[in-house]
Amino acid sequence: MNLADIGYTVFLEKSEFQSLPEGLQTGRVAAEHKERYIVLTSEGEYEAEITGNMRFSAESRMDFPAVGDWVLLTAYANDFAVIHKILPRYSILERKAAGNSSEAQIIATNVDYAFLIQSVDRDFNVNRIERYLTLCYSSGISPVVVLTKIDLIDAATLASIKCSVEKRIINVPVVTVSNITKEGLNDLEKLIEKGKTCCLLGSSGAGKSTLINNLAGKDIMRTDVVSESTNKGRHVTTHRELIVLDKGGVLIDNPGMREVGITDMSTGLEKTFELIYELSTDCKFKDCTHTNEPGCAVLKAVGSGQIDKALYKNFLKLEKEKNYYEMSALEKRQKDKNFGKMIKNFKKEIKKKK
Ligand SMILES: Nc1nc2c(ncn2[C@@H]2O[C@H](COP(=O)(O)OP(=O)(O)OP(=O)(O)O)[C@@H](O)[C@H]2O)c(=O)[nH]1
Ligand SMILES: [Zn+2]
Repeated sequence: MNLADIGYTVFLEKSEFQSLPEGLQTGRVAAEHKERYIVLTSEGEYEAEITGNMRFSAESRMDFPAVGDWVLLTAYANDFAVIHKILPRYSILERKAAGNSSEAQIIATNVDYAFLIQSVDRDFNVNRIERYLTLCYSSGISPVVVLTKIDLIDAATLASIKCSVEKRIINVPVVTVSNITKEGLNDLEKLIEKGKTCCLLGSSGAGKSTLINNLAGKDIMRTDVVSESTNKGRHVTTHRELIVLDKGGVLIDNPGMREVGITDMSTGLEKTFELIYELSTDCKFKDCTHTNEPGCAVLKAVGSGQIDKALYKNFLKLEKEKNYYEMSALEKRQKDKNFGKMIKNFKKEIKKKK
């Protein structure tokens, strides 16, 4: 496999080394399962683990390899390898981990485009598209809205759905496809470039796997289980999430994503809700929350219909989520700091006693 075909650029290596240290190979993480990784290199495919040192010095989940990462590894017999280092990521697609935690979780890295997949049947929901948009904009990834299952509705219904998307989401391409009749697939294919990585985002059942099979021209999803491994006596079955298309281009799938929580995504929200942010500079109070303040330019625009009511509501919801995340992250940092202090004092005490 040619690494350039799967998105490798000289920039990645030059940012770290003049030339690659002896014995090390470059590869891309295609799947992760319980700290076991499938890595693609020009030599082939490896099942890998990270070095003990990497695990020991990791401060958070961010320090572990994720799907899409470029890594340096040493290969051993039986297609087994050890990952020594993660090369700098040029983009990180992340979300708030499920539950109440204030930890961010990586969805994929080194992504160029994101296909925001949503079916036009009863699951259709513009709020969710805005949520995904915020994720994309926060990490500098170009979004494309992909509406699937258009074979289930008539032309008039599709036109009105497209209209409702375009009313709220501006400057983002909208592609409509059917995985059954294959209508619109060509338009999507045109957007996939050699050497570029495209991540598919969307709720369960939106048609991501079917779409990937269509784009790949073969049945690879869900059936493509990595063979069982007997390395160190452990058995792993992992679904490859990173798929290399024959005609170039890389797709990353995310199975079973139910919740996509917002983290500290100020830039993402600003871009998703650009009009609201623009108008807010005219609010009377600088710290206006745009909920009940007099002289609020945003509320005025909602009243006059300049801002869509549903858009405004979703804006408030996502803002609240972001603020909540920031607050709990701050609390966590404070707790960590206190814990650090405690350890320090403890060490001092021990020294004194010696
Ligand atoms: N009518 C119609 N059905 C579709 C289309 N695309 C997918 N489906 C069906 O919708 C169901 C869900 O599709 P999947 O491709 O498994 O959805 P997914 O997004 O991968 O779901 P997860 O694997 O749970 O994340 C399957 O039964 C598909 O056959 C489409 O364009 N039209
Ligand atoms: Zn306001």
